[in-house]
Amino acid sequence: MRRSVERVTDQNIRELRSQMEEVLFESGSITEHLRHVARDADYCLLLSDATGIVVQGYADTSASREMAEEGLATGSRWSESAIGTNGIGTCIVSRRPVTVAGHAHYNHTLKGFTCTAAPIFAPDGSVMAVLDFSGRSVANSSECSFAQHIVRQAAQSISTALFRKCHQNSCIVALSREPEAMPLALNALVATDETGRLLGATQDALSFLGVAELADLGGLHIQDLWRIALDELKPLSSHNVRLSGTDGSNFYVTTFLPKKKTRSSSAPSGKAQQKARSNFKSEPLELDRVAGSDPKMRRNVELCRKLLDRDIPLLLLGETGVGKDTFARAIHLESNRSQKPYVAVNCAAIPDTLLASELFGYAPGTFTGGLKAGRVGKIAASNGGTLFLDEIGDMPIDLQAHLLRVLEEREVSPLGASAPIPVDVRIISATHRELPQLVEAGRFRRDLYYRIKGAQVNISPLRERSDIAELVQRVIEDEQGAEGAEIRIAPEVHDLFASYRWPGNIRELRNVMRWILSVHSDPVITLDHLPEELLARPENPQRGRVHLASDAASEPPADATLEHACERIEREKIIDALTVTKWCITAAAADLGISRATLHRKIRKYEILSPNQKV
Ligand SMILES: Nc1ncnc2c1ncn2[C@@H]1O[C@H](COP(=O)(O)OP(=O)(O)OP(=O)(O)O)[C@@H](O)[C@H]1O
Repeated sequence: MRRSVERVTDQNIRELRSQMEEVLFESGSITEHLRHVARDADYCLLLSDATGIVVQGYADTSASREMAEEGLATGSRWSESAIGTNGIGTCIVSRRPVTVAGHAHYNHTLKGFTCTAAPIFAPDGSVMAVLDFSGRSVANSSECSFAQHIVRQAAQSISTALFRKCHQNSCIVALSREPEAMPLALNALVATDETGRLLGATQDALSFLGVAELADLGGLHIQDLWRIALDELKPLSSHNVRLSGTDGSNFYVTTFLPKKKTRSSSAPSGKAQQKARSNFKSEPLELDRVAGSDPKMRRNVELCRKLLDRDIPLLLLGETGVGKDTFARAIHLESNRSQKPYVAVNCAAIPDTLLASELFGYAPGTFTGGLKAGRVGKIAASNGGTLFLDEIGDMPIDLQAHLLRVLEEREVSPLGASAPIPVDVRIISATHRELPQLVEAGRFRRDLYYRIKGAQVNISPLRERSDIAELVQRVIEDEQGAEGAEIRIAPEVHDLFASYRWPGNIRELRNVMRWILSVHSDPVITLDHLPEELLARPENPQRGRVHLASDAASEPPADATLEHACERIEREKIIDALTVTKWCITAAAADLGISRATLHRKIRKYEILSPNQKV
């Protein structure tokens, strides 16, 4: 198979580099060191993003520059889908270090190369970059294993540095099999809050604990793992405390306490630091913080609190990015199951063929190529706690029958197992789809629909929330961390936020704020700081929209019903208030006795145009 290596544009590279500023920053001194090694061996050193595009390539000898010209260079695209089996692309898919030598490359034009690549993990366990050492094909296996060793170590150190930075305000527990002279150099790290609740773990720590993925530790405490409270591990003098695992083997832990939190008054600290957070899930919020002060969301919280410890399945409905997972997590944290696992499964993100084994698990020896010891499914893993089934509308129909049995009989049958396992799980499901329509179309089982919908909670889209300003503030604090400077939002930005449609909801808001904080360091955010797309969107009536107030389409329908009559009167009142106050939103809102956000929503709803928007 011959296909030349694709190259993305310089503009793309710049954008990718700016998105990867944190990895580039953290990997700086390590790649500098590797560069010397690469130069001595006539190798190219490449750093790619999570999709396989090289954002930084080093070729420091004439031999390696030749290879760069053949494709091993900044901007080249090495995803498996683009070029078949290769070092970087295969490493991304397999999530582990790989060497692809000579003819093992799918693309014949690459058969002259040997490429060794290792993944750099984000603190949430996703692959965020790949480090690759590529040279001319060699027969010498010791050269290969040297390259493997050095690339793996480097990628691991960068992942650990990112993890430490992300969890700089948490307790870090370092794990080792032997008492370590330098626990700071360890890569097996677990982060906890001050009560010992697990917040994250590096890939090495997951292997150390024999756990497949971070989600499997969700909701657990240190005490659940080792029957010892964090307080007993806390003092700095407690280096190399010896503990015993459940299998009786000894290991050693050293605990590092977080730095004291301070609030700096200077401009935002390092952009790189803000970027780091962009890849991490934020810490769980309690229900009150999730709901903010929005009245509908507050009513949702009241309802959920009444049902908190009742065995009633909840169905959360809402557009993408409104915070369904965040809400479900908050319910779990407030319930009497909070000490037990919270396990989230996105039914749309897992291929249908894998979803059954993911949910129900499988018995030892069920699949060729499966784990020898079998696999505990997510349902059993959430025993005692909460199982969040996101995008349940996308669950294949045959699995729906299986899930229904779990709900009705409270036991799960792993694939290939002879006996079911009893489970006690609270199910919270979520979807952005219209389940009744799917039921009518025969794509969702009616009986399952009624089973999961013990109570239904509609999570409001962001454009309908009255507390956008509060959310903005929370997101800023989240993104900046404790060290962040005070940031103010100009009133016109609040106005624009209140009138924007936010199709991606809080996720989009978070991305917008992340972008602003990464690119600008001014203490006040004004319209000039906003991304162009936000200002130019047609949904945003503050700019660029050409529309006549007298346009028939914008008129509410005739007063056929009381509701329509009220709407017409409301619209007129608003136009009057805006005219009298010369479109000063604050004054008009005060005159009308409503908040500015509500006024903006109504202006949008009734498509009322300011004088300078009319043609
Ligand atoms: N109340 C909130 N305050 C601050 N950030 C929030 C809040 N709710 C959600 N977020 C943030 O918004 C983003 C999307 O949240 P989440 O994943 O919970 O949404 P979702 O509705 O489950 O999305 P999807 O439908 O795509 O699965 C996350 O980054 C989350 O941290």
